[in-house]
Amino acid sequence: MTNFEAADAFDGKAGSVEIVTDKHGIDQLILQNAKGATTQISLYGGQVLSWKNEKGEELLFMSSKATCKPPMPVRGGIPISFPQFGSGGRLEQHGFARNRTWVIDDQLPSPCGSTGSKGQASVNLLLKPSEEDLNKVWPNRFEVRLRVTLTEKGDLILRSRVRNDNGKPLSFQIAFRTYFSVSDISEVRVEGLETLDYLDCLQEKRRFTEQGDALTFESEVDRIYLNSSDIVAVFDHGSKRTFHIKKQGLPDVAVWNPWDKKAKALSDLGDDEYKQMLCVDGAVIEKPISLKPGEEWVGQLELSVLSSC
Ligand SMILES: O=P(O)(O)OC[C@H]1O[C@@H](O)[C@H](O)[C@@H](O)[C@@H]1O
Repeated sequence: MTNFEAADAFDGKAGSVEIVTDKHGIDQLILQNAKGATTQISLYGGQVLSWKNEKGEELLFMSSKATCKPPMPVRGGIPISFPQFGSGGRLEQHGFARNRTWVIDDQLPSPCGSTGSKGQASVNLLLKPSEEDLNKVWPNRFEVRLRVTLTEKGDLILRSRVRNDNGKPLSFQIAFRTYFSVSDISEVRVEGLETLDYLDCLQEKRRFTEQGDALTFESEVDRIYLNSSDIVAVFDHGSKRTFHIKKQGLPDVAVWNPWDKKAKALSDLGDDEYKQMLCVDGAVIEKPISLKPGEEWVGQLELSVLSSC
């Protein structure tokens, strides 16, 4: 792309950003770092759809039945729940940001590509409410900015800023719902949630305290862990891979696997595909963010992967 900046050269190579259009006419951005790792982001939902390491191995789950066509949200990758998490409020489940079309944020100096960084690639996206959203869905003016960076090491960073453009306070929840690709959910454990309180969404959000040393999976799990430390790890023994989730400004961690019955009930998930996915969110859920007019909130999710556990 000639009209976008490429990242600075690293060992003679540079990161790159390419724009392609999917079969529904929606633009997607493909970021590649100097070592050949890639990530693919759709303007539909501002959603990361794919994250591959330099060997070309996919690290995120995408359902074989995912519909990437509006108005359905996309089952896989990293959908963003905003301004509502789950079905607790008056908006549609998980809010509307995941089924709106975002734009490339050209107000920033380098909307695609990145300067001052070695061998990495970034893109800046923006979501603002349409007049129809303001009138019919949610009467609040806001800007959500999302910067997705694929670092020279192949880490994936999602940095988000939400600004209140209302003349009144703005309150919202937000979650980066990361569908990790795992070899077999029964072989997965999550660490970093020990001793935390959680709300169990399978039991009317009753509050419990995690008793185990690690969270393992043998049936449906749908929980919101509260006030976690800023690092959570997902160990996948089958693939000998460990995902590290480092987060800032995102105190809660929602963990979801639908297991067999619920998977069968979801039209956009294959019956057995629940075995290959685990959804772990960095989120603000229990205590929604409240911004005064003109104020801004910043949160960041940083994902990295180690190849043995
Ligand atoms: O199917 P969705 O809207 O992407 O949500 C996935 C799951 O997200 C969880 O947070 C909800 O508690 C579940 O009820 C829901 O099934």
